[in-house]
Order: sequence, then structure tokens, then C-alpha cells
Amino acid sequence: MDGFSYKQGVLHAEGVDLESLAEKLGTPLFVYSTSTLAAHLKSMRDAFQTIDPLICFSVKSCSNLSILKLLVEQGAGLDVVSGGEIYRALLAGARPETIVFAGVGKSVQEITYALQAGIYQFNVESEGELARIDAIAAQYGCRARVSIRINPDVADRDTPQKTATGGRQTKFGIPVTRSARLYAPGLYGNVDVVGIHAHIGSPIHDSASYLACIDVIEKLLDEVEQAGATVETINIGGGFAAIYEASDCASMSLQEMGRIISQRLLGLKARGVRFVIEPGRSISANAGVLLTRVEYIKEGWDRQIVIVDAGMNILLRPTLYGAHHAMWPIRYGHFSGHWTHLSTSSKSDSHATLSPVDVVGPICETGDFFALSRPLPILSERDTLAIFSAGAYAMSMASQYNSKVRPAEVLVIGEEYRIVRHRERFEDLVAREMDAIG
Ligand SMILES: Cc1ncc(COP(=O)(O)O)c(C=O)c1O
Ligand SMILES: N[C@H](CCC[C@H](N)C(=O)O)C(=O)O
Repeated sequence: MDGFSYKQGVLHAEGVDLESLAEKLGTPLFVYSTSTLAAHLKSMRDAFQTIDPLICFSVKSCSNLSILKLLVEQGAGLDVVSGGEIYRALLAGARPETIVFAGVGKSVQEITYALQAGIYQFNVESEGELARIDAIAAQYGCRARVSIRINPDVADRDTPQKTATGGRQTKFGIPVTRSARLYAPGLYGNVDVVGIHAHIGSPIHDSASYLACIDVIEKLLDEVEQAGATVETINIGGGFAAIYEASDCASMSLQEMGRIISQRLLGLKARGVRFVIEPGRSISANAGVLLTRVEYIKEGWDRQIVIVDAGMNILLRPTLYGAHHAMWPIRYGHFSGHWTHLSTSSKSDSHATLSPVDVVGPICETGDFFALSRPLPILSERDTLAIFSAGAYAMSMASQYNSKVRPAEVLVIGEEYRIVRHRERFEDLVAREMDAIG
């Protein structure tokens, strides 16, 4: 459960009234809940407690410095995919030996930066990358610790095609059948190949695909150990699901997933390996909402179109993946309760008050929508909507397309809040171009 509930008709983040907050700080606005972030990290730790993994929060899901700092202070390591994310991780106070670095296209500059920072491990995605890391490590007289990201050819049935990464048709990892020989001791002068990494995509709603992937990992482990190599770490990636709509509450719980996966991995723990997991959305998605105000409501040919002040530049997921995000006005009658109880409560209020609308943004793209034909209570101009589950892959994927400034981010702690990223200004849009116009 997360920290976003209605109290007498007004949505609150923990103890903060979001109607007043939106009034004060303006919209669009991201609001995150500290207690939810901390509780989700703890649930992750509890779910996997028997194997005690290093939990590396996936920075790309939510990269705000204050949020990273909060998670690092609560004991999280970080999973990064770029030099920029390493920079963020270090600023947030992460210890280098808790940082793992994935990504199919690591540049010379990024590898050099990671080596100089002394990160824990590179999750290597190609033989070319291995050779490149080896050469750079030799140049700087250091050693690199590497996990091979295998492509296990495991495709989760329910993961959307664009976010499935474990199948053979995707660009990710090294085919497992080509991986074993990379563990041969002494193959590289300055690289120690010490780990097996896999990440099969996200979101993944039950344990079956993880178990299929672990079967592949175990076979590889057997093969490389028989050939005389030592494997120190096994990293099963992230992908654990979040709640995007009430029906997701019925999916396998994180506790259950963790228990089943850990039980399967326990046998490998006895072989002396340490585990790593890389959760992103399962920690951050439900820890954030996006508040957006209705600018206009217009009658289309055959439907009502609600135009809000946030667009696909701020929350790309519906456009890019057809992703579903629950949304609801932040003031709703006298309703009290968690947002996942809303649809039921509205039916019992009066079904007739719901009417299907398209909720769209101001960006000049047909694909700029948050919901099509979505039944919502009757809205008026200047109403504010909360778009739920917007703590992951929302602000971190936001852009300035159409020269729109990116919104502010606020972190709520109990009855208090802090602005943890200021709303951009027009000057921010052009700052890197000004010197060229003289
Ligand atoms: C290598 C890797 N690890 C972890 C994650 C985190 O996935 P999720 O946010 O679904 O947990 C991703 C997804 O972006 C990833 O590519
Ligand atoms: N890179 C991730 C998927 C990111 C999807 C994210 N951008 C979203 O909005 O859902 C993965 O490999 O599983």
C-alpha cells in the first residue's frame, strides 16, 4: 500500500493536502511520499531476506537526487545505466562499491568514469564491451569486476513487447550459449569475470519467468564452475511489478514472489555466491503521483475531450507503451479511503456520475494522451486530476519537447513537504544555446 489516500474528499500524500499543495505550487507537479519509498525498500528486503541480496535501486526509474539520497541512507545500492547516473549516484552519497552499471552501449568516457569511481561491477552486454573495459582498465592500471549479462531467451508472457528484455529477439545481453567461455580464468588481463547477470524485462507479475531464468543461470553456473572458474555474484535484475490499477492488487504479492524466488536461489547461496537485485518501479512507481489541472473541456465529434496541463513530455508511458495509469480528481465528494478503492466506491455512489472522456495533453502530437474513453466523474475546467503510479519512469523520462518546462518535484514527509526539484523556467530551455546567438 502507498501513502496516497482521500480524507473527507481530498487526496492526501501522507498528511499533506494535495489540493492546497497544487494551489500553492502550481501544476503539473510530481509529489512523492517518503514513507512509501522507505516502506517499499523494506518490503523488498523482507521479501528476499533469506538470501540477503544487495538491493540496487534502479536509478532510471526515478532519478531525483533527494530520492536517491533517501534510499541510499536506508541502505540501498544503485543500478545505473550511464555516466550521468553514476554522477547522480555519487552525489546522492552512494558508496561506489554498491553501484552496478548496466547498458548495451557504454562509451569509453563512461567506462573510464566508472573505473575511476571504483564501482562494484559492470554488467557487460557484449564481447566488444568486455574488450573495451579490459583495454581501459589496463590503461589506468586497475582491474574491473564484471558480470556477464546473459540473454537467457526467457520471454515473460505478460510483459509488454517494448519492455521485455529477456527474449532472443531483443538487443540485451550475450546469448547464454556464447557466455560460458568468457569466464575462462586469465582470458582478460585486467578484467575479472565474476558474476552472472540477467534482467528479463518489466513489469513481471509472477515468479514463473524468474524461475525459468534462474534455471538458465544455474546451468551456466554449473558449466563455468566445471571449467574451473569462480562465480561470486548472481544478479537477477529488476522488473517486480507495481500497482497501476486496482486489479493489479490481485497479482502475486512481492512477499510471495520474493519467497518463491529466494527459495529457488537458496541452493545456489550454498555455493558461495552473493545475490544482487535491481528493483526500480516496485519501489518508486507507487511512491509518486502527478498532479495536473484541467485547462479546457471541449466537445469532439463523438466524445468529450479533457485537456490537461501535463503532456506526453512529462509522462510518456501511455503514449509509448499504451500503459494504463489510474487517474481521478483530487477532490471527490466526501470519499475517504485509498485510491485503489475508487472505482468501486464511485459505482456505489452513482454510476451515472461517471462519463467516458479522453484525457489529453497540450503537446502537438496525436499520441499525446493519458487515457482514451476513460470513465471519470464529471469534470470542470480548473479541476485537478491526480495521475497515480507516476513515481517511476515519469519524471525520469520527461523532456522539454514543444519547449515545455519540466515540472517541480516535491517530497512529502508526514505533514511536511520539500521541493526537491524546482520547476524549470524559460531560461532553462535556452541556457545552452544563448552563447551561439551572440
Ligand atoms: C538492467 C535493468 N535492471 C533493472 C531495471 C529496473 O526495472 P524495474 O523498474 O521494472 O524494476 C531495468 C529496467 O529499466 C533494467 O534495464
Ligand atoms: N528498461 C526497463 C523497462 C523500462 C520501462 C519503463 N521505461 C517504463 O516506463 O515502463 C527494462 O528493461 O525492463
